[in-house]
Amino acid sequence: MSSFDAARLYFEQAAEHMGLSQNMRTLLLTPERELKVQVAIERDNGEIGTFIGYRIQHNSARGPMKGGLRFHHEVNADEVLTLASLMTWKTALVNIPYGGAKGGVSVNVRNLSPGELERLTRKFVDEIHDFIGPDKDIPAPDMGTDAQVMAWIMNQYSKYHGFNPACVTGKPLELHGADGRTEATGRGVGLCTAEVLRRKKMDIKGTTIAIQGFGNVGTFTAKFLHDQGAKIVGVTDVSGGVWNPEGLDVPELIRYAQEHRGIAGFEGTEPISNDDLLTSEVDVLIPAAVGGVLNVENAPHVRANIIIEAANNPTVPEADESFNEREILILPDILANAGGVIVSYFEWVQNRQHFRWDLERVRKELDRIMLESLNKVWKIAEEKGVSLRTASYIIGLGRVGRATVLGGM
Ligand SMILES: NC(=O)C1=CN([C@@H]2O[C@H](COP(=O)(O)OP(=O)(O)OC[C@H]3O[C@@H](n4cnc5c(N)ncnc54)[C@H](OP(=O)(O)O)[C@@H]3O)[C@@H](O)[C@H]2O)C=CC1
Ligand SMILES: O=C(O)CCC(=O)C(=O)O
Repeated sequence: MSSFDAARLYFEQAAEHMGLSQNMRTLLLTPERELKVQVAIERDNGEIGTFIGYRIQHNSARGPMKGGLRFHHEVNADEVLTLASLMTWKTALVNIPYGGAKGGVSVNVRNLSPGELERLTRKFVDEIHDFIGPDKDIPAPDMGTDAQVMAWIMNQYSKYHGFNPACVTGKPLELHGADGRTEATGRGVGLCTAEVLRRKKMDIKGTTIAIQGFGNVGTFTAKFLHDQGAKIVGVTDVSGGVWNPEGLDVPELIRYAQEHRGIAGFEGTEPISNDDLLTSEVDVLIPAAVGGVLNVENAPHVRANIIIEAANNPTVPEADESFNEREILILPDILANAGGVIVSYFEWVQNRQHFRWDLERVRKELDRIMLESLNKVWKIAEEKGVSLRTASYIIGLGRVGRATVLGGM
């Protein structure tokens, strides 16, 4: 089953509850535009490097399309379409005035020098600049991209269309970025985790947590939850991970990871593989890396009572079904990781108003939207007797569907 077919099942579960017509389902599932471009650069050794880039614009019924840009060797059209559709439901669920899009280049960034990475980014913008922009489609960071990459995007876009920082979000603070964007996704994940624990009457102090992925989202999630008194007992990155049943010293681990470009060998820990982390005995499991990691094989062995989907699309439908049957609570990606796009929205607003917010205001507004969204999802799930994922889709689909009908063709 393709990744989009799998994501489509989640869509269909909600559409069924809503009694959505077949024609409306087809319209909402069909992407508006799919770009596939050649991204050719000169390598440092003088050779040619040819890569494939994608930008898939899924739906603009509620506003300009919004979504991250992923640089990863597993990027392909099917995955980008899946992620673009998730952005449509996510922006609608948290009620920010956007549609959904996603982009990516199929490349292993670890094999690129900083100069090659910059040339690749600029070349990608050369290929797609006419299709993006502050009122069309606004890229942002995702796996393998960061504030520096967003700065190059803004600079390259400006060469064609004039200075306009609102054309991309997740930029460095010195270049019209927003205070709090870098931490935003992890903060939102942490906030949701704390709220779910509160609702489940579990004390966050001493709650054991395992996190897969220690990049932008994983580190800020770990930091937020560690600061609240949770015990982060295991984390992994692509090459494996570290485990300490007494709880990891997260600030030290972050410093270590920056210095060593990875977490392996962190003092006072046992090594743990990605597979073992996912089935470890913890209260809360937080996938914060690639998609599809919770699957038919490992789902029966997952021992956590709560799964918070920081990554996009980490759970395949069969695993989701098995978790629901076993009453394992899953907070879905389109809610749990929405903090990033919410603060991207604040950045875009600030860029358009030429008025900077301070960190306190960003955090306050982010926390408010995350908690209000979670509350609404929880209420719908209870009222309709559906999972938190289906409730999230019901809200997201409902908003996009109504905007489509009101706006007309
Ligand atoms: N950045 C954002 O604002 C948002 C991100 N997300 C989602 O969160 C997830 C993580 O994104 P982000 O933190 O930005 O990405 P980063 O590139 O910053 O970090 C990714 C992390 O995942 C690890 N990783 C990569 N491949 C694998 C693998 N096959 N198995 C286990 N670990 C792996 C990486 O390890 P290593 O460093 O060793 O390569 C790294 O620790 C993605 O699913 C993304 O779509 C969702 C919303 C917003
Ligand atoms: O910040 C954004 O605009 C998009 C973030 C993103 O790609 C995501 O939420 O998956």
